Formats: sequence, structure tokens, C-alpha cells
Amino acid sequence: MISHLRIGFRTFATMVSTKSRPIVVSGPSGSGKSTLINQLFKEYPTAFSFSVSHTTRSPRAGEQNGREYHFVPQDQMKKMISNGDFLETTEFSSNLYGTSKKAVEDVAKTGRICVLDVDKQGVQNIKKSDLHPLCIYISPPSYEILEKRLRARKTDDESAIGRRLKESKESMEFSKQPGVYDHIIINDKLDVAYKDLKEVLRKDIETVLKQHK
Ligand SMILES: Nc1ncnc2c1ncn2[C@@H]1O[C@H](COP(=O)(O)OP(=O)(O)OP(=O)(O)O)[C@@H](O)[C@H]1O
Repeated sequence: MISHLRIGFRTFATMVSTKSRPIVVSGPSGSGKSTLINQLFKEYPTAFSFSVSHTTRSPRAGEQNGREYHFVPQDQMKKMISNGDFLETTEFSSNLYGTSKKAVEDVAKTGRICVLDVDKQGVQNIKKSDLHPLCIYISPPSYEILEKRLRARKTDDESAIGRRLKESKESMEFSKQPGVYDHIIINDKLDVAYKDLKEVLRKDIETVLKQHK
């Protein structure tokens, strides 16, 4: 009888899986967010996902609504913005883009951890929501090294590098405010920074992978 009850309880416990909290990865442009996130996705392909953003731009060939983006008309997007549905929005080439709170919740429903790469506005909004994120700041070892890495990446022209460096100063100041970030990882040696990131996420990863079994 006791063993029957135990089996029953275990089955119940597996059915009631806890939803994972989203992971916010923030930091100045060139600090290594994408490099570190890509490594995480490669090592744990079933543990993490990005959320699907909304956009007012038209779908390109091969893009599917709800897969690459939620494609929405401008008036619907504006209505959603005024409803406070988005954690962050941005405008690029006359089109609006945004990460909705629901899109983040949808990832958790699939049993994965949602990873958000957002700026300080996004960090502030997500912290105000009821999503209870873990907020991680990826910092370059120094401003000078950040500049070197941005130049070596060869993805930006001089004016974009200048803009990114100016924004990086604001971002680094913001990261020093108490209570904003749960962890600050200095991305000096990539393998050390990646190890630090995995350690910070160890329990979250173990929990989602256990739920997949
Ligand atoms: N620890 C490291 N040592 C040396 N180079 C690094 C290190 N981490 C990342 N890089 C390099 O620095 C450049 C910037 O990294 P990455 O593109 O990942 O930054 P990011 O924070 O995602 O930038 P953005 O916000 O602009 O997308 C890349 O060329 C990457 O290969």
C-alpha cells in the first residue's frame, strides 16, 4: 500500500512540472553575449529557446508567422504597445519590433528556459513584471578591450562603433546599481566566462533537463 502511494505521488510530482524562469543576458554591445549564449545552446540544445518577437515588417520568403516572428499590422502592434504587452520595443528601418511578455511565457510552457538578450530598458521592464527572471550582466574586462573586440569583429563602421562605445559606458554605469543584476560575469577568457555562466545556471539547467526525462 505504501509503495503504491509512493508511486502515485511520484507520478503526480512529475506531472506538476515547475515552469522555468527566464534568463536575461544583458551587457554592452561586443561584451560577448551572443558568443556565450550560442555556446549554451550548442551544449544544451533542448534546455533553452529564444522567444518569438513581434514585428510589423512583412515576412520574407520562407518565413512563417509564429516561427521567425509574429507578423502583425502596425495598428495591432501599436495597440499592444499601449496595452503594455511588450517587455521591450524598438524601431528599425521604419518597422517596429518587440518582445512580448506572452512570448516569454510561451517558451516556459514548452519546458525550456527562455533566454532574453535585452538592453537596460528591457531589463527594467522584465524586472517589473511577474516573470521573476534571473538577470545576468556580461561585462568586458575593460573599455579598451571592448573597443578592440568591436573593431576585430568587423561588423560595424566607425560611426556604429562610436555609438556602441558611448552606449557601453551608460550600460556599465547602470550595471553598478545595486539590485539590478543577480550576477555579473567578466568575459575576459572565454572558457572561464562560459564556466562561470554555466555555474550560475546549473540548477535551472538541471531542473529543466530532469523534467524532460
Ligand atoms: N572572451 C573573449 N575573448 C576574445 N574575444 C571575444 C571573447 N568573447 C567574445 N569575443 C569576440 O568579441 C566579439 C563580440 O562578441 P559578441 O558578438 O558575442 O558580443 P555581443 O555582446 O553579443 O554583441 P552585440 O550586442 O553587438 O550583439 C566577437 O567577435 C567575439 O568573437
